[in-house]
Amino acid sequence: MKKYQQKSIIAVITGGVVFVAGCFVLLYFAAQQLTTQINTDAKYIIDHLDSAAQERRDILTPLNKFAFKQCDEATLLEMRRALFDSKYAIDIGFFINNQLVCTTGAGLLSNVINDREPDYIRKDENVRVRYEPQLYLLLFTGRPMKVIIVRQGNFNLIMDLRAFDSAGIESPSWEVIYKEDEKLHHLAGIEGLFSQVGTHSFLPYETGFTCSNNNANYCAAVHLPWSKFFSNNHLLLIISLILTCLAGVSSALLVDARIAARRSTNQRIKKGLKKGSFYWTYQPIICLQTGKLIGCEVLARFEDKYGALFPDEFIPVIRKKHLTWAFTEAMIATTLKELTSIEALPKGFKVSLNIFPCDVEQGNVSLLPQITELTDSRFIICLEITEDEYLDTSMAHAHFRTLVESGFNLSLDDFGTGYSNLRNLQNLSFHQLKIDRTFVQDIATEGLKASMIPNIMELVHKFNYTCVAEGIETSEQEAILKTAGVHYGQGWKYGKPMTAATFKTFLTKQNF
Ligand SMILES: Nc1nc2c(ncn2[C@@H]2O[C@H](COP(=O)(O)O[C@H]3[C@@H](O)[C@H](n4cnc5c(=O)[nH]c(N)nc54)O[C@@H]3COP(=O)(O)O)[C@@H](O)[C@H]2O)c(=O)[nH]1
Repeated sequence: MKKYQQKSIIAVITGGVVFVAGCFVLLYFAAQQLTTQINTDAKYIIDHLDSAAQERRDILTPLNKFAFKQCDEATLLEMRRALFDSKYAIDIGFFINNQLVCTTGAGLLSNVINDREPDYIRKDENVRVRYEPQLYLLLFTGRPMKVIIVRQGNFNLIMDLRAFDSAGIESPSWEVIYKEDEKLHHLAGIEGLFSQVGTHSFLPYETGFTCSNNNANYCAAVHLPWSKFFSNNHLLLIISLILTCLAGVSSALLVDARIAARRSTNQRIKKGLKKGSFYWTYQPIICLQTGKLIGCEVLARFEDKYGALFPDEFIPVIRKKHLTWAFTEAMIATTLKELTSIEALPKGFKVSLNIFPCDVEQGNVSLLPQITELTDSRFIICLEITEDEYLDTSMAHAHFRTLVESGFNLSLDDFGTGYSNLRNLQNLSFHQLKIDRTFVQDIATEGLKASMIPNIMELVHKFNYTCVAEGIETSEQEAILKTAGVHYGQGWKYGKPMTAATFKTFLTKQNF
């Protein structure tokens, strides 16, 4: 598969994953919103029910206290008065010996009516409740009404369920029930809905129920279908979907741009090696005991028409793209020419060059003794190699011996970080050990690494090494390292890595 196709697929997959994840998040919030709406609706209905129950108490308890013995004008007047401000009640009936004798709507009845059996009796208040889906009130005999009839003492109350129907809720279906042991008595709404809730008849999140705090036997079940919820909130949904799409598209574009940028960084580095975008800088190394300049470390820099890249960016690419040896050859050619031309640099000045451990493993270092710029140089060439597992082979050890025999100094770089095998100190025929700058930085905080410097120095003395501490920035660090017996120092305290021209000027202020 071609690289640009791979890139597009990764970008499309990322965009797709972000879009799908966004949809899940959207769905999650929609489900939360739906649940909240259902709970709000159920509570609204239960509040209605509680108000209706309170209204029944407010009307019938005082009426019963009158203890009327017959239905006359005074009885009817009190009944009508009680009904006047009601919200749910539409009619009150008066019973004598369990027979309805008069109602607020029809007045005194010519024929008394026997009371019917209730659906259930609320034992706590001795209230008898009956649901009537089609009651023909005495006042409106031609018009069936859906009502609840509640009997308390000698009075009953007809409560119109239309007050519930016009409830200000979003859920289109709901039911109010009274639970009596295992039996459910329908009171209002859609009959049977309550028993369906909790079965698999509905989609997740679209049903819910709540019970009254005043009487836990009164409960309301609510069903708000997703379709209705989405149609109620379609504008919000469309905006959220558009935003999710945008997030998907922008992450795809971002990934595409990142891949392109990374690829172009690789290409810049590859081209830069041929076109001379790399240049080398020189950082002074001084003798801690005398303060004199004894050498420098060669450090690479990169700059092309797109700007600079840092070693942390280009060194891994050089390694990954197997350009290490070409890079090292370019470094040697340029730096030896630059340094040799600086007359102020004396014979025996130590030039430290960084060598990639993989070039030791692959045997490229065996070519170094054939490079005349190195072997004929008036400088001591010190090869800095990071301690690495590549160095732990008999082949690597053989290469090191050859390099030493050819007159190179070897320095173990970044000592104390990453791979460490103390056996190497004895076997590697190295001259120098370089304490990593993290150990030096630790001095200020008196950290664990700083406390290990004396132990490192013990090893240095035991194996007859010289020692360089890198990353010295302060006089305090310098003093402690000097006391610990560290031979050489490198760091911003003495000078940052500088170009050949700046280094030349720097040298005019130094004594060797
Ligand atoms: N094989 C090669 N490796 C190279 C070459 N050029 C650089 N490198 C390696 O890249 C790593 C990062 O190098 P750089 O960003 O240049 O950092 C070096 C110094 O600038 C930095 N330094 C020196 N003094 C101080 C200081 O006082 N404070 C501070 N915060 N930083 C300081 O330390 C780095 C020294 O690196 P080293 O001694 O090699 O460990 C780095 O690993 C380089 O090796 C190259 O041409 N070839």
